[in-house]
Amino acid sequence: MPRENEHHDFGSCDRGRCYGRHVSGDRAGLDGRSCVMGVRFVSATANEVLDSRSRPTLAVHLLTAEGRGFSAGVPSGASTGSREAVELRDGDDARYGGQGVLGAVRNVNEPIAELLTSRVFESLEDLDRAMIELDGTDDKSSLGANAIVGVSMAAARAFAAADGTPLWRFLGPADGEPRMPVPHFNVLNGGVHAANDLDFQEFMIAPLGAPSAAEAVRAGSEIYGHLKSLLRERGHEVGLGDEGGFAPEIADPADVLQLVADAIEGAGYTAGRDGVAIALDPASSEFEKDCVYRVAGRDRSSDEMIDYYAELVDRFPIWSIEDGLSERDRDGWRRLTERLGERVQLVGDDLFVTNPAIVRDAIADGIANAALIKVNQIGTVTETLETLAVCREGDYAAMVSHRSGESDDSFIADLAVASACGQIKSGAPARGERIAKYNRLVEIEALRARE
Ligand SMILES: C=C(OP(=O)(O)O)C(=O)O
Ligand SMILES: [Mg+2]
Repeated sequence: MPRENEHHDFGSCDRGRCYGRHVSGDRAGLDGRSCVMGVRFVSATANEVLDSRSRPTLAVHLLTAEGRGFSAGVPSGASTGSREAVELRDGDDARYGGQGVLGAVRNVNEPIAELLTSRVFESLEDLDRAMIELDGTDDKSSLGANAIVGVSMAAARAFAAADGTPLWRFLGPADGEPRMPVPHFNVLNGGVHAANDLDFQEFMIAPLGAPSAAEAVRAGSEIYGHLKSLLRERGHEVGLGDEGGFAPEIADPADVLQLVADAIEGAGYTAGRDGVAIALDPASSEFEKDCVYRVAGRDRSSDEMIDYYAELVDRFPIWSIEDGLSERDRDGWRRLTERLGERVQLVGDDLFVTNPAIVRDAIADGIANAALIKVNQIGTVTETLETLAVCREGDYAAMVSHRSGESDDSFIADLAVASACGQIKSGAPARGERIAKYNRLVEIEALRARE
């Protein structure tokens, strides 16, 4: 499978510090500094706040015995996989049309807070396993994945701080080396993320050839700006979708691809793997029924969709396709992987839901060649790191991802750097909740350069 992103380490640095998931004595002494023996939390609280779509989500706050506070904002998807960990919503029509999260907030403030303050936790894994046990279900539907993941993310920050290690290093494997990821900017939105008639959900630009994260962000911004001018010139609207990409009324994915390729070239970049390539997330589970896919008013079978992707890959500088086929079309996925797996990255999102066991099965089955990594799909940071490890061991690529509903939390930028997976997607290079992640990447790059 293609691994263009492997060439795009925007610089690496590892001073052999005591880092990783376990904040315990067994990692002590790599640089002559001992690690703390655990973290004692004195409080865990959550509030109901709004996400980028104006829907309720949770902000979580933890306080340690040393008086240090750690927070996290919980993301939320719209095109969700059926096997994702369950996001708890109140289901009470009087508030936010039943979409409130006061139940999940209560679960943080009461049972989870009681657990967290009951003892010292040796490691993030120790704490995450304890929450999973307290929840007691396979899909985290009792306490809510939204409650658990917020605590897990904030706790990861607490363990990293206790260890004196930046999050972008702490979340990496014990023997790993951080690496800057290539940002994938979603510049044109469709599907359930936009009010237009475009069936494909995401058209991303990936500056694979950029020499640094800062230069990649610059390319993303310049191309985004050029795309806006092109849309205006060609008589389209420039309203935005949920992830900050433009959402014009263009139904044919090939027309959009041409427009994006023109924007890349028009902004002065080379369209292709040496410069700025294109990545697609059709999110096809949303337009598939009984393995029939309806795109721009035309029905296609799985095999016809595979032919269609092959034709698009021939015509345009596409390097990655996510959820090209539906989560219900496993046989189709096998054929898609056989046909295109050597030419492009094939990413499973709805198909894998960041679940280590599901990804392990797919690797054994030869389905797809990469996994999308969304922390709230599985519900704890520990399990997310396990999925990343499964990908590494199985030689599958991985792309760390935001959700379409976001907060300004930049956790995933640190996760992408620490995991060394080489790829991140966080929407358009615009809007606060999206650029929080890209700006954090640039900040991490600068911090590493100063080390
Ligand atoms: C980011 C995505 O969208 P959502 O968060 O709606 O699942 C995606 O499908 O990759
Ligand atoms: Mg997706």
